[in-house]
Amino acid sequence: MTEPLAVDAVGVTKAFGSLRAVDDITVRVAPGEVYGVLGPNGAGKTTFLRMLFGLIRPDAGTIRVFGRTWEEDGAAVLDGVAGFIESPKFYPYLTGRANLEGLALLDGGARPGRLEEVLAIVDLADRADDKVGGYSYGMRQRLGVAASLLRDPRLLILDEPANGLDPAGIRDMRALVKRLAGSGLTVLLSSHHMDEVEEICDNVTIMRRGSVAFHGTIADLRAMAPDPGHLLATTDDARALALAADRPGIEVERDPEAALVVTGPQHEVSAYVADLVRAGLDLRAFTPTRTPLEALFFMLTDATPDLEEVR
Ligand SMILES: Nc1ncnc2c1ncn2[C@@H]1O[C@H](COP(=O)(O)OP(=O)(O)OP(=O)(O)O)[C@@H](O)[C@H]1O
Repeated sequence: MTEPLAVDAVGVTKAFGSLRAVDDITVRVAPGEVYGVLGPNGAGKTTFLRMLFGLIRPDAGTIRVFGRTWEEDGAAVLDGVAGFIESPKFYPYLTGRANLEGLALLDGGARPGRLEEVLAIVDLADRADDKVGGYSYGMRQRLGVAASLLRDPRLLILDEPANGLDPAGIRDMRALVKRLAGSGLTVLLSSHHMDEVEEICDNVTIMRRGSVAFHGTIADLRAMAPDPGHLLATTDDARALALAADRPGIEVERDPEAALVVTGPQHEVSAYVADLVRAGLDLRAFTPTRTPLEALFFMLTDATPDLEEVR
């Protein structure tokens, strides 16, 4: 018998009043894969994950988790499933270890040695006896993952695990998810940042106002991505703009903040930069605006990027 899909959600819809927070989405996650549900704020990611956990019920569609449904199997649907919605909560005046011990107790106990194992997996073994109140936000997120791992899940569901983390925290979380995936765990995570998922996910669903805007592999997504863009500032931007007329393969536009934005295939952009140097212009800035995948994400979701964020 073939192993059932970790998640087989078909035609799932959930409305709050007249708002269709999740509108007829289908998400299928194979065992062992890392799957990303992406979308800007309000796209419906959390609502979808809450339905997987049975916290709310869909108005239409079916959700199977390892072949089980809420209708047929009740809470047994969650056997082998763990994770968190939004940020995990802990007692700040207790140590990381004491928090985990308490949670394990509430959950019927963890197998011997599991607590030490999960602390090591999330890289908190040497901080386990410090109070959680002194943990960074990233450490709390990792402790949340440790708490989820106590039950030896087969499927881990994480709602925006990297949200609010600084770049080092994001890197640590990404490395952790990679380690978990390497151990054979199925991971379903949500995010509103392309760069958080592009290195770790096998497949992604991009949501836009409740619906699916894209579904497929990261490679499929890359194939659709536009050319990279660069911010350019020179000693004579007007001249730089005029010189662009000789390079039809690229587009050069004025940016509202006085610099120029150059878009086009990398080799054409390099050739244009060489033209500028030959013409005696000095480059004052030449920086990527956003990665092609991020640009595609904004196009697909109609989200307006925070310009400070992408620079
Ligand atoms: N319980 C609720 N009652 C009414 N509206 C809700 C409820 N839960 C979510 N919504 C609305 O549904 C839409 C989708 O919200 P959801 O939290 O699922 O989005 P999200 O993609 O997870 O966004 P975020 O990244 O901001 O968490 C939003 O417009 C939200 O205001």
